[in-house]
Amino acid sequence: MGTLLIRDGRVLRPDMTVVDADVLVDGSAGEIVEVGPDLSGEETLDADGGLVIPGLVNAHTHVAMTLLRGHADDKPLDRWLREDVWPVEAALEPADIEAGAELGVLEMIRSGTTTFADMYFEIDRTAAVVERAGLRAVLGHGAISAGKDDDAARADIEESIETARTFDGAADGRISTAVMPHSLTTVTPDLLSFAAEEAAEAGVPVHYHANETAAEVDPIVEERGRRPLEWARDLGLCREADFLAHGVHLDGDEIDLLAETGTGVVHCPASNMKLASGMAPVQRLLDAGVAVGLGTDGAASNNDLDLFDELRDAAMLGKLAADDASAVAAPDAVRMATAGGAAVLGIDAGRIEPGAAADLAVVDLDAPHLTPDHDLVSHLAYAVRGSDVRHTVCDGTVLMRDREVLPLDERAVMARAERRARDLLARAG
Ligand SMILES: CSC[C@H]1O[C@@H](n2cnc3c(O)ncnc32)[C@H](O)[C@@H]1O
Ligand SMILES: [Zn+2]
Repeated sequence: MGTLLIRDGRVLRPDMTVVDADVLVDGSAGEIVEVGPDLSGEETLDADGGLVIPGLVNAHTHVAMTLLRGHADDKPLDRWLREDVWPVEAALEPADIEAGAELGVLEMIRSGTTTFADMYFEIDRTAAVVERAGLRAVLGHGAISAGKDDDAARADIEESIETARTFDGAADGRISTAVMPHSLTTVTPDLLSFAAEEAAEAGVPVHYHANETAAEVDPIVEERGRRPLEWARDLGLCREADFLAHGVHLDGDEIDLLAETGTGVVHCPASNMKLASGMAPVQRLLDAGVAVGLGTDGAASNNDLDLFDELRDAAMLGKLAADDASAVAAPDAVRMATAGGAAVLGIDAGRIEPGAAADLAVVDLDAPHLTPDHDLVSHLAYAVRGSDVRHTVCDGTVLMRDREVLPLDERAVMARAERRARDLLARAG
């Protein structure tokens, strides 16, 4: 692979300023080589009238849940999982996961996301999709003890550990992994400790849901006499590079703990609103120096995988949570969707400068809802939609050119997902 020139665009720099420039990419190394005027390269992408931004980072999802989109709406987390989601997931077949992951990956490429972190089942299927679609991903088998006997629960955590060891570095290094116990309340304490020890031994992080709802936090406080994250730290979790999803119900000591331990938080505003889980204290997390990224969560609690929606929701909800219109300002929201998410996942991406991963999206600015162009960072936070993305590039390879997704047959992916989703629901009864 030779060089790729992204030509004649405006470029978002890491300090959130915008400059007229070309971006030159080394396709073999998958790296940005130069940002500046009048560059030349072998293959070109036209960014005229567009804004070149780092590829977005969806730092928490369950990508194959696209098959459950619109199946389970308008319930709080616990009832949503127990009454609607888990009964259907019990009927999932490996080919469903592959079809759902392909659909989700297609949607993410079309909306400028180049990296996602995924907790789900049958990770070999999701890894195969990532391999052929060309994105970057942090993958993990989600393990749950609830509803299982001791042996089955242990085997599930062991599968999570084995999966993390097997797939770390796959797809030419585009896949990294984490051990992923589902949550602090659905996995037994001894297995949470075991997961933490084994992840440290394997050199991978631990990722789990935490402090998502008050109904999940209160019993831990009552039974353990400590806040959930203090208890989690005592179990060996909350180590440097570990990352948790949600962190909605946090007190000041837990925010300090996250900052001190280097534990990242993935904020999922749409999911938190839809399940009425609450409002995460995002500005307080940022002020404390916690690494914060954004996630869509699964498509059944969102209901799409367009990270631009998350960007806008994070900026809006952050103000409501802080009761302060200056909270989670546009540059902070954009940072969370790019460099923040990359930092949470331990990936050297999310910024456009020489040496960084060539993970990029070009946003078409020639649209009524993006006119006038007073402030392009404001547009990214409040006005751009995923459908405004013209090109998507990951690891130096063009995944979408002029809205045509190159590695996937869009019609076939949608038809397969439609069929598998219908059959899945029929099987689940
Ligand atoms: C064990 S694989 C992941 C597991 O998590 C479920 N899930 C989806 N969204 C959420 C959420 O917001 N909180 C907790 N668990 C969630 C998903 O359906 C899988 O069962
Ligand atoms: Zn989740």
